[in-house]
Amino acid sequence: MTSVYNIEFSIKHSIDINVENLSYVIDQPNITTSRLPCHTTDHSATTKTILDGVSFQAKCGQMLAIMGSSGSGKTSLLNVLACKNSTGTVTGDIELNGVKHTKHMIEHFSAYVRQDDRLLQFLSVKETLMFVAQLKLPTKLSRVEIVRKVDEVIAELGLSHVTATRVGGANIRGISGGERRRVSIGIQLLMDPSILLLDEPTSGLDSFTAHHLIQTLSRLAKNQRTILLSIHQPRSDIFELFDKVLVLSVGQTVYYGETRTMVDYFTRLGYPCPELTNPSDYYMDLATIDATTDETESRTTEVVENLLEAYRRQGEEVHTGSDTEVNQHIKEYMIEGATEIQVGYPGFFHQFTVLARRHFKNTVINQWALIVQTFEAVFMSLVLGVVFWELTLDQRGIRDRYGFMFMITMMYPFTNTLDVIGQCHEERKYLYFELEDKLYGYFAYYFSKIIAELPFHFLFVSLYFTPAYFMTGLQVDVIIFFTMFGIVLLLVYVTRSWALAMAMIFPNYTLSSTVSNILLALFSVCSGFYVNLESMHSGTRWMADVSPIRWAFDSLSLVEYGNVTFACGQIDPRYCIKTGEEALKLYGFDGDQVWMAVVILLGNICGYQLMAILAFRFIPQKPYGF
Ligand SMILES: Nc1ncnc2c1ncn2[C@@H]1O[C@H](COP(=O)(O)OP(=O)(O)OP(=O)(O)O)[C@@H](O)[C@H]1O
Repeated sequence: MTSVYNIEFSIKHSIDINVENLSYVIDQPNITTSRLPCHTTDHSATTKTILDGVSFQAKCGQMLAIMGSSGSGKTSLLNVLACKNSTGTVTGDIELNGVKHTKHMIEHFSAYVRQDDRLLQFLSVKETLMFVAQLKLPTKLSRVEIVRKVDEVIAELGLSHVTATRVGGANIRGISGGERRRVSIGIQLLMDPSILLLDEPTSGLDSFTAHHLIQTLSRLAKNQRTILLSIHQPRSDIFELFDKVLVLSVGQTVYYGETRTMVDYFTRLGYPCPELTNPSDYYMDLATIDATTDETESRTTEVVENLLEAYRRQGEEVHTGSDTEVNQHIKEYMIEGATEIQVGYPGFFHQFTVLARRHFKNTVINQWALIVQTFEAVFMSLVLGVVFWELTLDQRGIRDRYGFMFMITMMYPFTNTLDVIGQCHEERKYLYFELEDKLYGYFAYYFSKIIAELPFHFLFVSLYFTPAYFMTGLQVDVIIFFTMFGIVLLLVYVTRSWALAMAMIFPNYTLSSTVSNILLALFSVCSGFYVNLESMHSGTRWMADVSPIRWAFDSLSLVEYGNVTFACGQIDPRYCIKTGEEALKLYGFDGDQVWMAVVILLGNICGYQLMAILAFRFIPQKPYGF
């Protein structure tokens, strides 16, 4: 097998992590009483201790497994080490090569693989890794070198047989769960980190795949990496691959030391592992409080308290003090290395082009979504075309034309805002994490999305507007056609922009779409279709003046009615509307100009886009429920 180590694009440094007496406490109102020895039940302080006095060392070249039952604090420990804890107070020391760790330092030297995979479903394995490589690796590398690096990571992680297969996910079938885990690890490996933190990398994997994955990680550790991973209850062949083990129970250390000495340690405490039993299963059960009944809870609590007490007494020999040789040179490197300016790494324009390509590709590959959106645009156009078929230039035709102008400003924008909001909330599933991993900058992402979506916006508005225009018998004229098309294009872009703003301001689809629909309802009520603009009082008139629906409806009417005449038919000529000018008076549009509408629609676009950018930059785009 080729090795990922063949090509090293960045200089990797040996880093030892030393953790001393680490505690992590969060504020928590309404704590219920419990007999558990940790997760304190202090009502007055309303705090919960998640980690309590944890100390250990993770050395370069080794793999340290953090073990423990569910809720023992494994993820919290990794989050604190990676500075990803958003709440709570951390006390104690975390040092990298003897230097107190900072967020900047850990971001520079480490990579974090989360428990759940956050990948773009429609890209293939190779495409996924290629895009990350292009976003993260130095720009001086040629495409051939980048491809070689990606191929090596693929080979190293045993993904060669699925390079061209879609990643897939909840909605579409793709590679298996284990392969997805390996793609997530591959993404972090591309950055060639000195420290690799993995939260439950084997969760959801069958034992063969889990074993293969841990073997790979063990090999990676040997190549000058420090690997820390959390794991529940590993199979014995997996357990043996770890160099060191840290066993947690309710946030405290039950055991820390060499993997091979763990069984002896517990045996000395009076808990020998029964024959034919997997030690990790047995000792994880021992370190777990079983709260099923009062009896099991008090019995298991007693065992856990014994283990904690024994570790406090005996563990000191094992863990205290750092044996990392800290010289001045290492210290200086740790501080300067982490603060050095990243020369030669992708900047805004490079990220922008890579992301725009990724966004475009992801949209094009998602053929079902394209088919549905095409159908949506064409269907609505045909509905309008059939309902308003061949409008006549008589008195009835005046009203019917207004009906058409109004409906064309309403139908597509309504469903399109929901599509935009749905897509933004879907993108949050990976966007938040990619931004957290500093894969790219906020503005590179935002503007690449805007640009990559423009061709589709143009396409769908064309499909929506063109058939209806010709079916309804409006004046067939090149200038009129393109002016009307331009107005609808602008209007739909205004509604896309406000939908984007709503999706970025509000935390979930329901809230975003509700507020967006309320806005659409308000703007349509004040559009001049239901009530003449002149009849509106000053309290509501301002809404008509900013309503994009009103200005689109208004300007479409101005273009269509500009120079037409209407037959009176059976109607008394004294009461008949003969010219377009008179028809425009009916709705209070006389005196308005098309250019005013264009300026106001452009102003709306700028306003909503600004709102969306600010929301995107300052409101964390967390996926709902995270
Ligand atoms: N921000 C938080 N607010 C409230 N409780 C929290 C928070 N973070 C962690 N906890 C609690 O701390 C304890 C440890 O959680 P953690 O996720 O670290 O456990 P874990 O060992 O990784 O569990 P699992 O194996 O199930 O993922 C749990 O009881 C959890 O509910």
